[in-house]
Amino acid sequence: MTSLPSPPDISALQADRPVSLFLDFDGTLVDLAPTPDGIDVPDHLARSLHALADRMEGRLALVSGRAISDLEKHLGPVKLACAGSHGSDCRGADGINIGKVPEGLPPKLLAEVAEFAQETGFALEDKPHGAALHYRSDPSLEDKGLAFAERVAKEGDLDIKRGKCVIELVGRGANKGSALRAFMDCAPFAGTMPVFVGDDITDEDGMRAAHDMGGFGVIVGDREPTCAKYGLATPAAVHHWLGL
Ligand SMILES: O=P(O)(O)OC[C@H]1O[C@H](O[C@H]2O[C@H](CO)[C@@H](O)[C@H](O)[C@H]2O)[C@H](O)[C@@H](O)[C@@H]1O
Repeated sequence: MTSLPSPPDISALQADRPVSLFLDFDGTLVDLAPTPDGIDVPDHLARSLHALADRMEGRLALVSGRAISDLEKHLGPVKLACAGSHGSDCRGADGINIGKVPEGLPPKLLAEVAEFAQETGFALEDKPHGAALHYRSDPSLEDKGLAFAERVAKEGDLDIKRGKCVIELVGRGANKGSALRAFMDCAPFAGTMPVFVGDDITDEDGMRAAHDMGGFGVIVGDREPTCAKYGLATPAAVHHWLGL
């Protein structure tokens, strides 16, 4: 359970200046599950997020490690600002890309990751802009996966993203902080106070960027250390706070 206080109501926060909301997905809007496709997405979630975005006059973005196509597989078509693939694929609510469109990993490298996963027992998540090695079913695999990922990342000039029981290989440079900054340069986000809500280590980049731009982070769950100012215990508490 987080020891940080709960965030004030959005309406109270907006008394001084409009707020922009940046929301992580897994562990923040939906509970974690044993597998990436095993998540239970409430039927109303997409509808509620669009309604909230309307109330925020468009100042709401999903910022996920998942690809946008994967988010839409679970939520249905999304007319919200979105940053997928750990911030490397940013789109406005109109679906138009902000910044460059990311590339996939080279097929030879993907084949090497797939072979490693098969030999060692990791569950491979083949993503459009990366590859994720999941070890939720066997946490003892972590060190082996990290050593492999460090070697491959060096050879392929890639970044490693750590998460809850997952090690991901992705293209260089992007993170959730750079995604937040890219949105904050554009309407309708520019000039507002950014609030980033997330549960995992990759979300700290978003929370730090929000803090540096005059806003703050909200950590979901009890992960430490965190640069968040406020905390909420569970995705259910996030839904309650946001009126989803
Ligand atoms: O940035 P997020 O929206 O939080 O996405 C991060 C990763 O989430 C998914 O993996 C995590 O959630 C799975 C479902 O609950 C869980 O089985 C896994 O152990 C978690 O690491 C997703 O599969 C990844 O692609 C995302 O990068």
